[in-house]
Amino acid sequence: MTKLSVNINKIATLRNSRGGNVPNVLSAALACERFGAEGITVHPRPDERHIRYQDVYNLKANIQTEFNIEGNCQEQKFIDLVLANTPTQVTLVPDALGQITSNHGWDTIKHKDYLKEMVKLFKNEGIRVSIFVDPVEDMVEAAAETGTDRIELYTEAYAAEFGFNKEEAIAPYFKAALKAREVGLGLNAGHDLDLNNLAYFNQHIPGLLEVSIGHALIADALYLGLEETIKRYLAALK
Ligand SMILES: CC(=O)[C@@H](O)[C@H](O)COP(=O)(O)O
Ligand SMILES: NCC(=O)COP(=O)(O)O
Repeated sequence: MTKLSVNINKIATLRNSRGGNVPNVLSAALACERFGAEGITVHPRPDERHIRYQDVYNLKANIQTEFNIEGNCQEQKFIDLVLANTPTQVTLVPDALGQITSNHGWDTIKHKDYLKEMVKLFKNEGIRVSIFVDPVEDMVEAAAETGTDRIELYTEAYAAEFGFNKEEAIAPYFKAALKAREVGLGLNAGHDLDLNNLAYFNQHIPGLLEVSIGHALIADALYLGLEETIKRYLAALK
C-alpha cells in the first residue's frame, strides 16, 4: 500500500505568522502519526519562512515514523542539516532562492554528475535518496544513472489537468512510472495532491510507494479536523 507522509510546512507557516509557538509543529507531527500518517515530510527553505532548521532537530528527536527532508542540496546549509539529522529519506528538489513553492523537477541529464555526488554523499550516511523529477521518461532514466534509490514525480501538472481530463492528466505519469520500474527505481509522488485527485492517481500509477501531501491536507483539516482528514487521505490510498 502507498504510504502517506504528511508535509507539515503549513503548520509552521501558521505558527510563524504570529511568532510564538502556536500551533506547535512537533505536537502537530505527533498528532499526524497518532492519526495514522506513515511519515512526516518537511521542506525547510533557506529563508526559514515555514519550517525552521531547529524544527528539524526537534522532529528528528521525537517522531517515530519515516522522516523525509526535502530541499535544495545546492545549499551547503541544507546538506549539513540533513547529515546532522540522518532522516529516513532526503528528497532533492532544485528550488531557486525565494521561490514561492517548488515548480520543476531536476534536469537529471544536465546535472547527472553533480547528482551522482550528492546521492553518494547521503547514501554513505545510510539515508535513502529520492530525486524530484518531472514525469519525463528520459529524466527518469538519467535519474537511475545517479544511483538514487527513488524518484518523486512532481504532480502539479497532474493536479492542474485532473479536473479537465483525467486520462490525459495521468498519461505521462503512467509512462514515467513504468520507466521507473524498468530501471529499478522506487517511486514517490507529490505536490498539489488532494482528496479529489489522489485515489485516481494511486489506482493508475503502478508501484507507487509514498505520497507526501501538505497544502491541501492541512487546508482540509481546518474543516474536517486533522484526525478525520488523515483518515480520508489514507482511505484514498487503499
Ligand atoms: C517538493 C514539493 O513539491 C513540496 O515540498 C512543496 O514544494 C512544498 O513546499 P512549500 O510548502 O514551501 O510550498
Ligand atoms: N513533496 C510534496 C510535498 O511534500 C507536499 O506538497 P503539497 O501537498 O504541499 O503541494
